Amino acid sequence: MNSAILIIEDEYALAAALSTVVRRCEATPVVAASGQGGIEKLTAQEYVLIILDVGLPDISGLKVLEKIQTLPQPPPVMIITAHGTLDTALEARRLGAREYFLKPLNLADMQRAIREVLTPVKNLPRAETTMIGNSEPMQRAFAIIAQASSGDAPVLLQGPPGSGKSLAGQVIHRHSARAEKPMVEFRADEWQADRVEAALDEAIAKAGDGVLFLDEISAWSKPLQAALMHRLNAGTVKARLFSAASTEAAPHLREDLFYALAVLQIHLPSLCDRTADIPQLAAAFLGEQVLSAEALAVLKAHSWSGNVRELKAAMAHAAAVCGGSTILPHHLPASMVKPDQASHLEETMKRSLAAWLDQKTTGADETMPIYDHLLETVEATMLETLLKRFDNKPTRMAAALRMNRATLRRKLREE
Ligand SMILES: Nc1ncnc2c1ncn2[C@@H]1O[C@H](COP(=O)(O)OP(=O)(O)OP(=O)(O)O)[C@@H](O)[C@H]1O
Repeated sequence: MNSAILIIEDEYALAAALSTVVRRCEATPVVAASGQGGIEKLTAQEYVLIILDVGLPDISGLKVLEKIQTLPQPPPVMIITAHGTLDTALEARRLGAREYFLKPLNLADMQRAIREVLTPVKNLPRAETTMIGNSEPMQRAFAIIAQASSGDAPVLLQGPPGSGKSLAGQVIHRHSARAEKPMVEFRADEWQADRVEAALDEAIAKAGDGVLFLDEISAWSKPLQAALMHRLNAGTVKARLFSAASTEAAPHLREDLFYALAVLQIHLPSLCDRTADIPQLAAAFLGEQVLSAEALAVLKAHSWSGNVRELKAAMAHAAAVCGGSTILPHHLPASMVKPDQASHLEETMKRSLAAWLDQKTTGADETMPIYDHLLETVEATMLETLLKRFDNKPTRMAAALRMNRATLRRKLREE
């Protein structure tokens, strides 16, 4: 009898397509359209593989995965998901998932993976270093990072400066079979031309059968590329190779070296191409403090040539400058707040105030407000906003704004 493969997937069309792929691999598909249905089918018979969707209508696929792992002999599991995060991918790996596929599925890849399925599953330790990003391009990167973590193929990381290439390398290393072995970084531009080859040999020796991280590979000279290729061909490099390039690597590398290094390619997008990730990244770098809507608007409009590294530095600056709990535009590095942005805010304030005054002062003379009352209302709004900025501490607020403390107290009482 054919081996059975359980497909837990609520989308009918996808379940049908997967069933076809399973049949093509000479296995028998068994379909469950919900998490609960899948759990019920788990003990009905033995499966050689389970294909599991994370986004099920009733319970999370990760919960089903936990349940699968309680079986006496849990079969390998492939996770499919429409919108994973790196944490989902790593959590799925930690729970013993064999592979992680993003929708829309590449059915040819699935078929290859199904055919390769009968090898033992490795559990991974929980991530200590994690990468943030819910945007579409980061989700794609996470899927390959998760794949790279479970394999041993050379990885080429491409992305502009500060986009997270080194961090991605660390994440893969920590979750890979070589996690206990060293990861050694090598930067060719730190060495004089006559020393660089010897330095490469030292790095190769130091990495041993760990990981060798070759930074800025696209800036390598032709002789150095030849030297590495020679060592690869001679089998003297035992380490797994990660390489990083902040420009497209292909035009700069000799072809044989490119194919040797770029078995898996991960593209880390520039921060400008994923401004949706800025709030989450900023929050992670800030800790206690929060960003005001105005500061976030400035961050979203910035050009970010230094990418996540620049954002991290900007948040460190803002946290150091800001005395209160909310980051405002003027807490950001001066180079970031363009004069036109500051004047734009002023314009917005003037426009809102004018609209409010228009509304208050239209009508008959007898309904006209008293000037002092208008001023009091404006001042009350100002005081309320400012006080929040200073954590509701009038003494701090008075000192910072060089205001008479007694006057401030009186005004607050009158509010
Ligand atoms: N997705 C992310 N989530 C959280 N932190 C990140 C992320 N990407 C990058 N960082 C942080 O931003 C900084 C720069 O990242 P990293 O050094 O990995 O970039 P890089 O692409 O290797 O830079 P370079 O090309 O200059 O070597 C690091 O402090 C890193 O921890």
